[in-house]
Amino acid sequence: MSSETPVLDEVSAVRARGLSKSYELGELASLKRTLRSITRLGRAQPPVERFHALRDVSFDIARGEAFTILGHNGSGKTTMMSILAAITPPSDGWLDVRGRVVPVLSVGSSFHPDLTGEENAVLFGTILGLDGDEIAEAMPGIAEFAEMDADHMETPVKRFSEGMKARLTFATALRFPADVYIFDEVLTFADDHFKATCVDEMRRLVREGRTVIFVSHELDLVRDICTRGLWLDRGEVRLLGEIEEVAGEYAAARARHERAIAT
Ligand SMILES: Nc1ncnc2c1ncn2[C@@H]1O[C@H](COP(=O)(O)OP(=O)(O)OP(=O)(O)O)[C@@H](O)[C@H]1O
Repeated sequence: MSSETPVLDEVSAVRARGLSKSYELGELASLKRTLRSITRLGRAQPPVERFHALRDVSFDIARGEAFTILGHNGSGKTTMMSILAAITPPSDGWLDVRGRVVPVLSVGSSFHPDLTGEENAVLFGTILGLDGDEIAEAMPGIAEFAEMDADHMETPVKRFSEGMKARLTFATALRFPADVYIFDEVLTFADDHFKATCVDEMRRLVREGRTVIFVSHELDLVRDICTRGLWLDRGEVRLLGEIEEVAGEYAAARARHERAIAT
């Protein structure tokens, strides 16, 4: 981590400075090295190759702002979202996120299949750090948003359809109170009606002064929701600013890239 520690000011929800993330390349590279070191004691080991998924990324997100991260496949968006959600640590840099963070990085994968819908919702709320009263208060709204009656909420999640899992994922994320909400590519397979409902909910969060970080390859949706954004290109900041400029430049680059592939 860098020694620089900027202070989170009154209006910032997120401050990121010089964030970098590198991965060791090759499956089980460290295990292989260990085994080699056992049989080739004293011999020089080949240097470890590292892949830099993010390099020196800095940005601020204000409280109550809807912010996006754009970029081609493999540009580092999910890595950035995982760092913001404290799921993975940065290799270098400094990050401060104000308040409670609700990460929605995939649909249904955080549910325990043998627990019921309600038990999973309680588990999620507990992991977020909510107390029993806050969880109980949110529960009717969760069932309502998920469009599930009591019987469904008492059914193990392994019997849920993909649509039910998606509805419960968003219901738990959107109905528990938090300061920062992170959505990574989670509306891709939603139907138009559900997508519109989720977009309305994200707008409500922003109106309430909460911060929304929304990642999607659907640029119209991104433009609809977000006011500022960051374009990542091979792990580095290409552009940071107002959504129209960032999305416009990114769309033009994407079109050029697609034309180049086609010819
Ligand atoms: N655990 C890991 N080990 C090694 N490399 C990784 C690991 N996780 C991600 N990467 C690499 O880091 C780069 C950035 O990946 P990331 O998933 O953050 O990109 P992305 O912009 O979210 O891509 P997409 O739009 O396809 O979801 C990719 O090249 C990926 O292969």
